[in-house]
Amino acid sequence: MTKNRPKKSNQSVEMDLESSTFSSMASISTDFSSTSSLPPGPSGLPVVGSVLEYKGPHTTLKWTEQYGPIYYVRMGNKSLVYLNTIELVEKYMEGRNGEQFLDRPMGPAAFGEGLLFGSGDKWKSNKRAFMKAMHTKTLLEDMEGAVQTELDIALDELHRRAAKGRPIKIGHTLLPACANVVSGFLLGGSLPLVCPERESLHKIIKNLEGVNLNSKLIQLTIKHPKMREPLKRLLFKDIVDVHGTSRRLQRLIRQWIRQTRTGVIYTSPNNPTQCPFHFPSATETSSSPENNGTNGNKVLSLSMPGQKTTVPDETLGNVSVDKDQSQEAMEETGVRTPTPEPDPTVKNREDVDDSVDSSDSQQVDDKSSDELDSDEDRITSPTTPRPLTRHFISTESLLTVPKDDARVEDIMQNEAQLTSLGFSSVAPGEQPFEPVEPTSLVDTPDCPKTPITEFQWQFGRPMSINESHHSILQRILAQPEFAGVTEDNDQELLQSLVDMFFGGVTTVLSGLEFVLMYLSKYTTMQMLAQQEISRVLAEHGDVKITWSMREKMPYLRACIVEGLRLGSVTPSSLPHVASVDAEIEEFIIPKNTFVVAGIYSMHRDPKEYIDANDFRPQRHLDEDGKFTSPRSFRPFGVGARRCVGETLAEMELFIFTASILRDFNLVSPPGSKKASQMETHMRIVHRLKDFKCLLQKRK
Ligand code: HEM
Repeated sequence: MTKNRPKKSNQSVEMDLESSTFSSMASISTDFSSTSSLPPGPSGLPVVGSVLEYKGPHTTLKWTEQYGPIYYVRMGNKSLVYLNTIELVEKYMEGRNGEQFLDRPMGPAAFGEGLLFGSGDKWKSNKRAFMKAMHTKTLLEDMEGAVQTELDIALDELHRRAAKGRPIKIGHTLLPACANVVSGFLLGGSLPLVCPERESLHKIIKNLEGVNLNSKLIQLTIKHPKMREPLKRLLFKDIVDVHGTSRRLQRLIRQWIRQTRTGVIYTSPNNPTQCPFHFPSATETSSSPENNGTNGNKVLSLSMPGQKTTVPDETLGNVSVDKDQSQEAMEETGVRTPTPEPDPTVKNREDVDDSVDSSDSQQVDDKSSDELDSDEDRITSPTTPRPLTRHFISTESLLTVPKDDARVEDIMQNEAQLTSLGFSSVAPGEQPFEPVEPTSLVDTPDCPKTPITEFQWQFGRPMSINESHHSILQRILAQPEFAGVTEDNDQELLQSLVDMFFGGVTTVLSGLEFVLMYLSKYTTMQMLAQQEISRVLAEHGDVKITWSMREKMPYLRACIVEGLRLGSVTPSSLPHVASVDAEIEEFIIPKNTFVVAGIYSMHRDPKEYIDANDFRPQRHLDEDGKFTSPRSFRPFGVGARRCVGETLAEMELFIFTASILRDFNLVSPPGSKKASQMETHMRIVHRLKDFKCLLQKRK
């Protein structure tokens, strides 16, 4: 057999953009000359392969039905092998066999080897560092703090929009919520409603949401960024600047890294509640049962030009920083004067619902759409910024959340698997997955020798961010894997953090939309879920949905899983690149082949699910009504490349869905399509095309 194995650049095969979606990200010029050792599959046309035949995830299901559980397909110059049953996926993509298929091609617009697209030792080191950083005893509480905070904000807006009595796109409200959950989780504190960072993040995420990686225009302009402007003018069309959007996200993250390292926060001199992150004052700090006021927070308030900047510091006392220095830092970090109070005369979100076009080329970019952005953001924010403390759950209530250590272990992939991958569970001088105390810090020009331990991010008021009071970002930066990382060599770190947003926002949003869509169409099931929610809340004598309640809501969980199963937000795993010549069943899989788990086909496998295309939550309940996790359910991918945000995503899906159902009846607008006829399309992930519903406030 002739094998043409192109060398990977940067240890990775560069991803061709033609099919570079989350579902079909694959490109390689491996020449499978027609030998009998290749799996069967569509023959396709010369040069283009099966590109023209591919119409979305249902095409892959059709191929599975036609060619069987393993098929080979050529898309342009790309060759893919799909594994479409849980047996094959478990056998070849997980455990020891899975180690042959751990690499990835480089992603579109990726600038470094991060979590999503890294390969080899770099990826292992990154993933290990991230997992260690997240492995805190209070991980679930940290996550819940971020989720509950954004839920409150989103619900406020949904109530306001629902009051108009018109069908709305719930996704418009949930998108910023999903993005801010990720930032809140990383930073250990939520961005205030009115602040430049929230505004920036919103713009960035709106751009990412609009990216259709299947669009030829997008592919072309990712490859040749200079062609974007001429093409825009020629076609009178906005084309998302993917590189520019990624750069803006990088700038924002770099700013957070700098702030995390130095403890510097930026406040508006007029309104301290508008600072990007709220740090407790000495008195607030001392009121925390957690730290008895001994936690010497370093609070540097960067003032406006012409003013002196004060740095209260326990060890240094109050020091003044030259205004130029603060100004420079502000310019460098992109921090601007906080947004003024929202203008109450601005048009309502409902007015833009229909005008916001989610077409491929929609772009919110700095120059062309500042107006749209500011309108959108003002619309998102209530007229009066709510007091920060309202957002947060109390330390006391957090402490009552049962710790689910087994689950934590589970999401960290089990230790045996990690060890088998060369993630030594006990590194010299270090306990496996024990919280790492950040004792030393990289010297940064911003703030030489500032120990990270001198400050902590806060969720509005002191809370148990984790047992050692460090944000996840602090803990990431403190991992030995990132020792010595500066802005000159932070590509992998930065890319990994960008990946948390790239992988963790539209995925959850789309999952929520699918679940809510199905429930809006199947009203009896919606009612059953609502009854369950009401019963559990009554038992708890509470109105707040918490993660700890999920065990008591098996029916709701079944609805969520069923929505995710049918929606298949990621219709296939990302490509797992064969690092050696491998064998799968009787077939030879040449080195550098992309092996993908056919999640869409697995989720509709008739051997696993009776009437697989129907929405039937009951299928996930046993005879006693207990929730049972379906075997062939892998929305988060497989093996050691499995999603790092699985638990966060599950928590968001549970808390958001339950809270929305608690407050509203979801009503499908008259004349709208049946669930099975709802159109979907590929963006970064598989999305519903036009999901609107009426929210009727429940008594
Ligand atoms: C419903 C929500 C989500 C779905 C369906 C989902 C799905 C996936 C899938 C299918 C993969 C590829 C796994 C593979 O190739 O086998 C993946 C990887 C990844 N996801 Fe998620 N994800 C979700 C939420 C999140 C969240 C909330 C985050 C982070 C905040 C996140 C971060 C990542 C990262 C960093 C990777 C790369 C892991 C690696 O390659 O080692 N995801 N996800």
